[in-house]
Amino acid sequence: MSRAAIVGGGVIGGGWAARFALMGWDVAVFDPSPDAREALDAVMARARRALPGLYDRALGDEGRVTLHDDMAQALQGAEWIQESAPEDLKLKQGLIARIEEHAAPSAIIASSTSGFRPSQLRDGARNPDRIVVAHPFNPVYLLPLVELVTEDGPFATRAAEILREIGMDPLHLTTEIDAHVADRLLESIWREALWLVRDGIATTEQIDRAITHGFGLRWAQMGLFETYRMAGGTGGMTDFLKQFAPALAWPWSRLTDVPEMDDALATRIGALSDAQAGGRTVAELEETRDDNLVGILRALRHADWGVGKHLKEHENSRGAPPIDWSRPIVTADRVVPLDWTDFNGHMTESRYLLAFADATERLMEFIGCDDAYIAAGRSFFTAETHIRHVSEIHAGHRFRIETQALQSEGAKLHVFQRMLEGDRLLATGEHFLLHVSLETRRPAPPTGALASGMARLAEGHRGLPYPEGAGRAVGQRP
Ligand SMILES: NC(=O)C1=CN([C@@H]2O[C@H](COP(=O)(O)OP(=O)(O)OC[C@H]3O[C@@H](n4cnc5c(N)ncnc54)[C@H](O)[C@@H]3O)[C@@H](O)[C@H]2O)C=CC1
Ligand SMILES: C[N+](C)(C)CC(=O)CC(=O)[O-]
Repeated sequence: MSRAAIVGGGVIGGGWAARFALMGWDVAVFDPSPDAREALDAVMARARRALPGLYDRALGDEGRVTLHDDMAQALQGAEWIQESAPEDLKLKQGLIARIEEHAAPSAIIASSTSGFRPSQLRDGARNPDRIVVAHPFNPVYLLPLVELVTEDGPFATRAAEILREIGMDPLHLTTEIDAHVADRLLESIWREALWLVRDGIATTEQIDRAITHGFGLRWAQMGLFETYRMAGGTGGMTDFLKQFAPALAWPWSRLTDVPEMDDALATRIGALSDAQAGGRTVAELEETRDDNLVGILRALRHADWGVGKHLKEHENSRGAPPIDWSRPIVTADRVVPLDWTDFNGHMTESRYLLAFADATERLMEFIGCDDAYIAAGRSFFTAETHIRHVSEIHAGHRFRIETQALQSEGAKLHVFQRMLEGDRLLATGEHFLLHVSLETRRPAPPTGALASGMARLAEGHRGLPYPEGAGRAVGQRP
């Protein structure tokens, strides 16, 4: 079992702990604060609620998370050490010096610092090469981006591998700069926003709306440059620059100045922000944020785009169990995502069809009807579906689908699927699919690998008992 240590278990350290643990790593957290246990448990609970549902496959066993008040004990056996103490250079340098004393020689020492450069953190270090910046984004357990700031070399390669293993997307920067890249961008907009409040031009709510109802939506799926390329019309970036370059000389920004955060400004921002929160606690806001992020990330996953593509690639890199063709095939093993529940607090009706349809697609892939086969002009269309809802399931709960072929011959694929939580039957789905030519949109015989895949499935399932509940219709008399 791989092992990580986290030094400082607050908002960010807790997020790292949760991500490592949910990806199967044992995690030891060192934090001297008496409140550390409560804070860590709260982040773990939030992460357990949100992260597993991003994936269409179960993440597997969670690692063990332990909390320590002795640093040496926490660092024992750790291959990754994430320093996540408050943003104070002297404190971080002192901690890193202590970490170096106890860490295994091959361990990577990463800092979550939002703005310090690796050379500042390495000051006086014995083995500076292994000290890197790994700057994440809050909530660390949901957002994949991490700025990895360090020179090329074996530690950088290993660090990027580990970050990818836990589902992060390392943006490797070999040139160091205060506040790295992403925080530079954030800081510029943050400083501009502070001016707008200070000068009485906009409230905190208005500024946030300017982001969330407009360009914030764009930025989740395409960045600044790709977005502006389209803003240039068919002439692309060249035309965009022609039109908007003169504006750079106009007073459209106050970035060269920084407003002084005096008591009056701090109090005003505090009051506006309180009014904007409308009485919702930070924990309530965090829950809403996580629900929304899961929805957005899953939408991008469905579109196979940007960060959604990254999620899928991470899922695929984790491998899949081998298929036993002599039994009903496990075509889904996953948890109910947050956005699959309804006003009754359980998985909503339409998602059963989605889950069964996804499972059928997995079966199609297993037997040879994969992307390449479909691109060549043949596929399956579903002709009939019957779903029985047997018992309920809630968000975050793990379920699997077992798919049995009742017929797999010629153009006909007739399957019966059982959805289970452990041994408890949740639902059954029966589906009749026809293999078609995508050119004529009419039934056609399967070819090549799919023809043999269907035969293999038919052969494997021939001797299985006819499943209870198959062939049923809605039997209620009018
Ligand atoms: N909060 C944010 O949005 C982000 C913060 N960061 C960076 O992450 C780091 C941590 O920030 P947060 O988690 O927000 O702070 P935080 O205040 O929530 O957590 C810091 C934790 O460090 C602990 N701590 C204090 N002194 C310590 C010591 N000597 N040894 C071990 N633990 C100690 C505290 O008890 C606390 O639990 C900072 O460098 C920050 O710049 C990075 C990305 C985003
Ligand atoms: C405000 N901040 C500098 C701590 C922000 C970050 O470092 C990244 C984030 O999560 O916004």
